Amino acid sequence: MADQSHIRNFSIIAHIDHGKSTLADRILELTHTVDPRSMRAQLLDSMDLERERGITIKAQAVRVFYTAQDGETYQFHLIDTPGHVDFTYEVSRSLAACEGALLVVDASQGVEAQTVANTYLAIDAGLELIPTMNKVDLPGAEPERVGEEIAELIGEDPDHVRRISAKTGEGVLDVLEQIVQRVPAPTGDPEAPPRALIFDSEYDQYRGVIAYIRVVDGTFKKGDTIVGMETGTVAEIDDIGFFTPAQLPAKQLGPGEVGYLITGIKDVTQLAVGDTLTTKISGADEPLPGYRDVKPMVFCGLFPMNNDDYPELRDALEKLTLNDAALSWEPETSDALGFGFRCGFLGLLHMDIVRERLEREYDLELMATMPSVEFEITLTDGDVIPVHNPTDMPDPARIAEVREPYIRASILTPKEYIGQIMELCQDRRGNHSGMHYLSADRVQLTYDLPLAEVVLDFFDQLKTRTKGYASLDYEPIGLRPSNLVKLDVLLGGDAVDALSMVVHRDKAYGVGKELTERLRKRIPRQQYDVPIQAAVGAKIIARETVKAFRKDVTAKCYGGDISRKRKLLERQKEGKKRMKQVGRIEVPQEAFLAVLELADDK
Ligand SMILES: Nc1nc2c(ncn2[C@@H]2O[C@H](COP(=O)(O)OP(=O)(O)OP(=O)(O)O)[C@@H](O)[C@H]2O)c(=O)[nH]1
Repeated sequence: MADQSHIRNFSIIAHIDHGKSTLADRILELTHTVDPRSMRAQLLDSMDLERERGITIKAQAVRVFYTAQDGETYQFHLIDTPGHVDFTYEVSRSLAACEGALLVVDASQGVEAQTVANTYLAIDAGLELIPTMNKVDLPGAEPERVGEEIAELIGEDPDHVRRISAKTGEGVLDVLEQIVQRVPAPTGDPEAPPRALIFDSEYDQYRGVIAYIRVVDGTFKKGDTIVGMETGTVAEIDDIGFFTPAQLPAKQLGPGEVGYLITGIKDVTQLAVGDTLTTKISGADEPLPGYRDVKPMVFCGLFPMNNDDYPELRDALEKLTLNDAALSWEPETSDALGFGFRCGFLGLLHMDIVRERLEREYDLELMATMPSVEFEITLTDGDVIPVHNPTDMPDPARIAEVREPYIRASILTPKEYIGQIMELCQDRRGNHSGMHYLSADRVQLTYDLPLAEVVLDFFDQLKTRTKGYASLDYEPIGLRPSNLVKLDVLLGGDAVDALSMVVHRDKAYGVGKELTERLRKRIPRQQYDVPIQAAVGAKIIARETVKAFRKDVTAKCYGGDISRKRKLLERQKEGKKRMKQVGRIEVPQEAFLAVLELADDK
């Protein structure tokens, strides 16, 4: 067991692509943790999907020994954090396992939205920050400007910002020295009842759940019976040890140490991220602070293209849930699409990842409905119900009030795009709540926005309008009352449940008109005229007609400009030959996406 004065626990926090994984790789190499010959680029990103997308999803933790200039050898635990806004809670738990953080900012890009968000999380967690500017080798690096931005963000002298290149290794040893000198050593009580924070967990097919833990007080040994203080889980430790990065069993983990723990439990929700572990015998009474249930924010229906695949889809979801406590699902039946599942996700990226895994790893062809959020409705009889599927909206006559989730969005942008961004936010029913200059040229705009207006394509729109220069981060700020209505779509006089959506009353007319037009272009001609109508309650607000076949018709069924579509849409496009029989009408899968495209071309 290491002497705590020689332990340093730290994370690397950065905006996406600013070089976190590359820096982690360099640290492993410089400390001879991994043999350079066996060094795969970005060793810490283990999942294939992560590697392909170049983003970090799972936090990882690795033990590293570093012999400092003072001649002493220190035991570092490097905890990699996910960089995406969907995974804020995981980031916050990873940070809670540390005493310090390397703040990494790309010297050519500067401070971005997630730099700010993660910096605040690190400050909240009371961490010592070591500001570094990465990629100084790039010809486009602007160390002076970026140094000022970092200094402004954390209130430190720009001269204290370390300049490094994670690619060439320049400056990285200096950063390791900084860690030794500035990051405080852990100060857990070795004699106190044992307590450890679970800051991540993962499911292994053979070994069950692998919990990533940071021991705070006392010692955990193989064979101990442990208790999850929030979940009530009781289990025996089968194996405990360090990540080197491979699992290396140890006799015990003592105060300040970071590693893994395996119990044979098969369900990630039983060893939940944020929970405090203690021992059954002479255990602690008080859990560590900060536990939270993760709640899905974005929902969509997933239906197998082939109805016979329903059991496979259920099976696949069950397996994925073992590994992903944030994924929720329940069976859903749609008249139009058959049997499927209503799934809940942390955010859009999470949704995309789950879909991709289902299609790729489980070889399923899926149809996804439009993402939606969870509304809360007070009925006239006083009952309060959650609604996360537009088809479940009660009759308007029974509704007293509808509330929808809001987020506070923080957008960082060069100042020339302020106008465009304000226009976009206003169009999405946003309320301006603040503006702050980070430097002469870069501005942080704050808006309160309905989450529903953000889940579709807000991020893409933001990128398009700012030529990719703006970055976004957001946090939920609770529910607010809104004048929302359900918009139904009728094909041939019958409502098609999978096309229903919830919109603001003021937007219903415009959305209805646009939606019917788009559907008309996408539904092929049939033997008879097919009326397409949009309705709010019993009131028809828009109508188009798909004319019946005529001999000379060379109907162009699949119109529309897809150049700027999200990846999600493009993938679904591939399935445009997939047809669904809705009543008497053949509807291409593509038509179900018409709703998704609404927000474009504005
Ligand atoms: N020129 C140069 N390129 C770098 C440097 N550090 C990282 N890169 C490149 O920048 C890109 C992003 O680096 P990553 O390490 O994947 O970034 P990340 O922050 O881990 O990204 P996420 O995992 O998505 O959060 C990669 O193409 C790296 O090769 C550097 O010091 N110099």
